[in-house]
Amino acid sequence: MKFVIVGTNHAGIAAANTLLDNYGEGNEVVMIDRNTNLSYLGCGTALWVGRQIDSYKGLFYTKPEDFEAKGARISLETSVDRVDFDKKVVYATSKDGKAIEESYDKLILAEGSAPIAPNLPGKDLEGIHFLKLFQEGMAVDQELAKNEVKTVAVVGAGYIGVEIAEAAARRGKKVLLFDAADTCLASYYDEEFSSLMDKNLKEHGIETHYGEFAQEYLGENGRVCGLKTDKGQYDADAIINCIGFRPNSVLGGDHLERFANGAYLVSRGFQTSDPDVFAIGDCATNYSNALQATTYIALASNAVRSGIVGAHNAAGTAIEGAGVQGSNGIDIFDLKLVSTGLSVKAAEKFGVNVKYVDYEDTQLPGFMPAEKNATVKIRIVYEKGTNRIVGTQLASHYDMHELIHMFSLAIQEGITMDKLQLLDIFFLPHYNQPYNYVTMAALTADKN
Ligand SMILES: Cc1cc2nc3c(=O)[nH]c(=O)nc-3n(C[C@H](O)[C@H](O)[C@H](O)COP(=O)(O)OP(=O)(O)OC[C@H]3O[C@@H](n4cnc5c(N)ncnc54)[C@H](O)[C@@H]3O)c2cc1C
Ligand SMILES: NC(=O)c1ccc[n+]([C@@H]2O[C@H](COP(=O)([O-])OP(=O)(O)OC[C@H]3O[C@@H](n4cnc5c(N)ncnc54)[C@H](O)[C@@H]3O)[C@@H](O)[C@H]2O)c1
Repeated sequence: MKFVIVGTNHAGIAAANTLLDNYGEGNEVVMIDRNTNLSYLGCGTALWVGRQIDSYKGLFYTKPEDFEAKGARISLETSVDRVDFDKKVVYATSKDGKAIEESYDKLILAEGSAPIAPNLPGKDLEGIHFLKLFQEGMAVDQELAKNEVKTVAVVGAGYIGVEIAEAAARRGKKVLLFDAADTCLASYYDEEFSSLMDKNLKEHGIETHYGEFAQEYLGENGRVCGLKTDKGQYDADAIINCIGFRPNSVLGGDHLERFANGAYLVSRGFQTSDPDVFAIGDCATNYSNALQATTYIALASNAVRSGIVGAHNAAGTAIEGAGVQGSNGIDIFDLKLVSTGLSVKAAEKFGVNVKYVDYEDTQLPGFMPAEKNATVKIRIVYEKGTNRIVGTQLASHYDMHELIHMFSLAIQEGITMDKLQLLDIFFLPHYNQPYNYVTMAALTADKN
């Protein structure tokens, strides 16, 4: 069989490796991508722009030769222009303008996502940035290296916006952080948690502007010099837009069924409405175990797993994805927030009837050295009636992030609060308390 993979970043790479490692014998794998590089871990952009790591070099984890060594054909700087789904042919253009045709038996679309670009007056001014590709990270890094860039405006206080705001502050810039919502990280945390991050950002000199909508980029001699919102006008020497991604699901045209936001609608095996076409990563939907419904969550973690599952199914091994919880984490100026599943706000938005329990305690017993100890705040969200756990949020300066994986599994497996309250959690003063905050939250939760 001949497999053609369009898009060779995290999802496409996972699919290619799955095919080459398990079905390489007697099969052909063709990989196409329009970028000049592959496997760039965008999550590292803020780390190297903020000089928390000294180079971006380690942020690429593979290279074209690795796939050629396994027998694949890979073409970078090659853009797929269209797909003829009846003839099962992919049409592309190489970097030197050569027309390329690739027939396929099975097509895997890994077209990813693209930053949402506010179509505002002044959008073509110099000094306005997005943050998706490695090249865009480089451009922001060069911007922050300029002494004349003293004030940076970041539009969007989601994950990328908060991370790049920290990076710019670490580079000594004055940072204005804007968001339409009334807090940062509004899509992932309830107010009681996002407010901790807001306080942390302010304590590190970041000026937050919430409930403000960007209206115009202000410029002078072709270069951005400010931002106008519905609430005011602000000087800024550079602007970084981080207002979310939309699925990049162009090639499916009107042949493939879509989700509400345009992502390719796929089965639990990542098969599209065309049995010979699979879609994985940011261009496709996923299954939410918390919602028990189809959803869209653009994360590298989901991209990789969907690439593995989609490739097995494309090769004829019928397996279902485990579904996702949208587990995610962020670590800003040493404050750690992790979440999985639904916040109370998200549950209400999706019409899931929930209760929640909050608990706060130090990670370690009080007799342990204070510098090793810190308060942890936990919120467990569970469905009214069934007491099925549907979400958890944690915040602390203590590194408790691994705990969220347990809650991710609990949501995936439909674990209820009564199962959690007497769970065997070990006690060792180096790591936790005999009555730790998970047990205490579950014991004190109202389960009626
Ligand atoms: C700054 C930043 C930080 C992030 N941090 C995290 C994090 O900490 N944790 C996390 O889980 N996720 C994080 N993400 C999200 C994560 O990067 C994405 O979810 C992931 O990249 C999705 O992988 P993908 O392969 O589906 O899509 P993409 O990475 O978007 O790759 C799609 C590929 O398809 C190619 N392509 C598209 N159309 C065509 C075409 N017509 N012809 C040829 N090639 C095409 C593109 O060139 C691209 O290489 C971050 C993203 C950014 C931008
Ligand atoms: N640590 C991580 O897991 C991590 C890190 C970075 C990125 N990512 C993922 O990458 C993707 C993109 O991240 P992102 O930060 O761009 O998106 P996001 O959805 O996390 O945040 C976008 C933010 O922009 C705000 N916004 C939207 N329109 C606006 C407007 N017109 N004016 C002002 N604010 C506006 C939203 O309220 C939201 O807070 C997400 O799927 C995210 O989960 C994950």
